[in-house]
Amino acid sequence: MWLGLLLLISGAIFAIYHLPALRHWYYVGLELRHVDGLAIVHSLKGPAYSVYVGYLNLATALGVLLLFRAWRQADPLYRLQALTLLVASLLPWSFHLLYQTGLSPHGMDLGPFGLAASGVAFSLAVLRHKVLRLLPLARDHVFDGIAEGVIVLDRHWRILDFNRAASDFFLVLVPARLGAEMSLLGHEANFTKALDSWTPFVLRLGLRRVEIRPSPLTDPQGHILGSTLMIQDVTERLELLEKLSQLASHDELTGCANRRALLERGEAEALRARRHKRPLSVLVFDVDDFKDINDQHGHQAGDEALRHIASVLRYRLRGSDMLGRYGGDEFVVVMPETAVHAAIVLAEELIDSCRAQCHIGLSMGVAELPLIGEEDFTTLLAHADMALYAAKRAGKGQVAAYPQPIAPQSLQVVA
Ligand SMILES: Nc1nc2c(ncn2[C@@H]2O[C@H](COP(=O)(O)OP(=O)(O)OP(=O)(O)O)[C@@H](O)[C@H]2O)c(=O)[nH]1
Repeated sequence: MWLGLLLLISGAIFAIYHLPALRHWYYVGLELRHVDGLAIVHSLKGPAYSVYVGYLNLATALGVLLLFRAWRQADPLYRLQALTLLVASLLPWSFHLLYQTGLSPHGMDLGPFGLAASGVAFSLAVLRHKVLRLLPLARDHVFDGIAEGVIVLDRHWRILDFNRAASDFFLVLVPARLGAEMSLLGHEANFTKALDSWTPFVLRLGLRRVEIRPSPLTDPQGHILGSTLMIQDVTERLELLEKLSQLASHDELTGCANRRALLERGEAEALRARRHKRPLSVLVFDVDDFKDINDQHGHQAGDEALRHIASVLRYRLRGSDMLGRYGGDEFVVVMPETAVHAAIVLAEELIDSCRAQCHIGLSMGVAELPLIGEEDFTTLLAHADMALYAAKRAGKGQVAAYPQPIAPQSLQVVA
């Protein structure tokens, strides 16, 4: 609003000065005065001129005040530069004030002399103290040299500044866009949420993933004046973390879950099944005569057979089931929401698929978590293992189930 008012006043004075019909509001007339043998032309001023003088003095005083503050607060390195700028701005103003107050010799307008003196002071600042060169150079060097992207936003989330790295991340960031709304960057919901809570977030930009860390810019009283967004490419770091977590939870040979991940998921599913009184079955299987495959075709062929079996069986399972390698040629399938009879049907299908596609026999044992008693996942696994050995003993290539305990309420009292 203030800026609008300032522009309005200067626009009105400009129009009055340049429109012949209104010029008399500015200059009423001219007068030739003879002072000390000199003939001096005096202009007689109108009301618009008084407004102009008031406006000029006010604006210059404000400017000088700001420069004075900058000089007081300047780093010792820049003190002299700031002082030179202050003097350079004061010179034309003081010459003009002498003229306004009638103290100039012979009532002459000293404005041109003031401007000339100010020009000398500015030249001194530029040439000797390198005012205009050092600061932008330092800014370019430090700001653009940062490998992280930096975007500076004002209180209304408009883009005030950004460095070169930031424009590498966001190609829309070009100097012509300074002052644009933050929505220019896209992903508005993410940015808004992060700036509301000052929490970092990760964005996908093409093939790259970048972390954006917002932080507030505050004045000494703690009022928020704006914010900065630090942008860092975290693609490699995240890929490494994903690889590590994949290695930590997956079996390297077959790509299915490893023993640790299997036990973790099994324990969680057992707790869930008990809490919600839902069925949970587990299936343990072992490759029949696997030792012979190794012995006859070599260890690598044995590895290949394990990989093939895992991929064939994984394809047959539901998304909610988890296939894991328990060790050697022994695998486990955790089957949430599955009662033992359904698990037996699935086990038979798996044996048939493996025989058809891999020409390899499997023996399987299944057990269901009883809803009574205190059994945990490890016990359930031990039961399925016992059933597996029963299947092996019964001739391999088949399924055996661990017998379900009978619930007390279903026991019939025989008289
Ligand atoms: N190629 C390969 N072989 C393995 C691996 N881990 C364990 N083995 C071998 O798998 C075989 C397991 O044999 P067992 O399960 O004890 O016996 P089996 O020949 O399968 O006989 P049954 O289980 O009674 O049908 C052993 O010879 C192990 O050396 C592995 O990662 N790769």
